[in-house]
Amino acid sequence: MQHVANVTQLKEVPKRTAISVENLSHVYGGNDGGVPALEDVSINVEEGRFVVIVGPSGCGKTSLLMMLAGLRHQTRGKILCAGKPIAEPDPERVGVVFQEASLFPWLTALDNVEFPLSLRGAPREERRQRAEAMLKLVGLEGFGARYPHELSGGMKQRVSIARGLVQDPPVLLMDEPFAALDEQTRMTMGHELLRIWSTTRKTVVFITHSLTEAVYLADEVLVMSARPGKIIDRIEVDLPRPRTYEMMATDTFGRLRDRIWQQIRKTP
Ligand SMILES: Nc1ncnc2c1ncn2[C@@H]1O[C@H](COP(=O)(O)OP(=O)(O)OP(=O)(O)O)[C@@H](O)[C@H]1O
Repeated sequence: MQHVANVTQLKEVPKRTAISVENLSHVYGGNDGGVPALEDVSINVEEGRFVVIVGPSGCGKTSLLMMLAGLRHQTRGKILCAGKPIAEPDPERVGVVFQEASLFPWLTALDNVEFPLSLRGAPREERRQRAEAMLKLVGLEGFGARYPHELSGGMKQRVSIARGLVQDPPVLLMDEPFAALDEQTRMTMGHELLRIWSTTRKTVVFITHSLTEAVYLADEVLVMSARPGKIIDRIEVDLPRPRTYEMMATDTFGRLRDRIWQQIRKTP
């Protein structure tokens, strides 16, 4: 009986909130006659969740992500990451991966990954070990001495993910990281990202325009309306993990993708 009670208690332990956004609004160029980009956005992301944000072009997805990263200031509202406000970039709390790999062309892959640790003044040996471990994690062991121009688009994005993870932040924000890749590479990278995520158990917030990618990756999809962006739907993706390519052909997958599309096309 005691045993059963303990199991019940364990199940009821609430998950901790990794990111909390409360009534966030943003107007570019000031409140008077400016461009309202976000309106009253509230989000709660539990630790370890993979949350995908979709919405029509220009609805404010990147603006929201930049605010979560502390790279842009909101007009109104509150953002907490692990219970503390985000006011400026903090790569130890939040890693960011952008659409373009934005690697330094004059640095090798290893040096690019090491770069955030150098900024922090970490000892050379620690930097090297950590960066090598990250390159291994993203499947680029043995490529550390290559320069960005010697790498394919998918490999550059892997380096970029390794760099986003090198300080071991609990949260990883990804803004259309695979949009510039061809479809096959994109599918492989999505699968690879899930492998990395299942190893590291980071909280991920991922922006995409691809509804298939959204359903394939997400625990939960947040749908935004046209500008000013609001959250108009939250869709729980209850497909089992690990995800497989075959799931894309199932009715459940199709229904989820269709529901997201119906929400997006409703927005003016
Ligand atoms: N620095 C800025 N100054 C003024 N307006 C801006 C600025 N950055 C973005 N905007 C406007 O804010 C709105 C939201 O832009 P944002 O880039 O966040 O949208 P998005 O959903 O990421 O777009 P996309 O899907 O096309 O990448 C757009 O109308 C855009 O023109």
